[in-house]
Amino acid sequence: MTHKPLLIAFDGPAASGKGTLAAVIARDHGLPMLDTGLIYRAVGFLRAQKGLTLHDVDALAELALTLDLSVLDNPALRGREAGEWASQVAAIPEVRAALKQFQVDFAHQPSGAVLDGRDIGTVIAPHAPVKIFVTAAPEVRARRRWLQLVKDDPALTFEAVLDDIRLRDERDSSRASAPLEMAEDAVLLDTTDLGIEAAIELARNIVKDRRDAA
Ligand SMILES: Nc1ncnc2c1ncn2[C@@H]1O[C@H](COP(=O)(O)OP(=O)(O)OP(=O)(O)O)[C@@H](O)[C@H]1O
Ligand SMILES: Nc1ccn([C@@H]2O[C@H](COP(=O)(O)O)[C@@H](O)[C@H]2O)c(=O)n1
Repeated sequence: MTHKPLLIAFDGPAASGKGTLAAVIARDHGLPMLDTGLIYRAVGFLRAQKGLTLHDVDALAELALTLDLSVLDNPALRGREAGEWASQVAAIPEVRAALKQFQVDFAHQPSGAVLDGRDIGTVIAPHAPVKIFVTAAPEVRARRRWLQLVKDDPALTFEAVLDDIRLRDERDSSRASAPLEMAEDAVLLDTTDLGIEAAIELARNIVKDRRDAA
């Protein structure tokens, strides 16, 4: 069977495992992948570095519009604070608007693409034939994130990470602009009781089914 270029959207809350799944699926199909959370993390990180407030909307939009993608390699973007800063700037419509075109262009490359984030299936690539909404219980996600972060910060408690996750879930889901929500035509993949390998197998099956149906 011949297929059209494959565009796959992964969305879901923090630490649900969407990035892990997106990377495997991208590798399976030889597709470029974009972790869109990283670009919001970069804008949030630069905001803090430059001492801008969340009210400096024009400056933040300009920062987003002129974002130098080489900053995405900075390991500090993966840290706890950067996640919180990202979620704050992500609630600003002007910042989202400034980052949109780059993501849309990435999604529409002739090769196809895999993107993961919060609004890929709803806003960036609403016509994607394959949309997977990855979720898990907050306590399970917090444990996964804590296991990642505690290596570099042994004093970090599970409870602090759970508080972060809950705050971010609430802010991301309740913002007016492109809130975190499952697209109507997305497939739900709840990884609460799934290990990584089991989740990968389910994601592969969803991609195959959706692709064949498209
Ligand atoms: N099904 C799973 N079972 C156990 N651990 C998992 C599972 N899926 C992912 N993980 C682990 O949980 C952590 C977070 O996963 P990942 O980075 O893929 O989540 P994410 O949803 O992309 O997070 P973020 O929104 O912050 O980018 C990683 O350490 C990953 O190895
Ligand atoms: N498409 C997206 C991606 C991310 N965000 C915001 O960035 C924060 C960090 O994202 P991670 O995936 O790295 O955890 C996230 O909490 C969102 O606020 C977004 O709004 N849209």
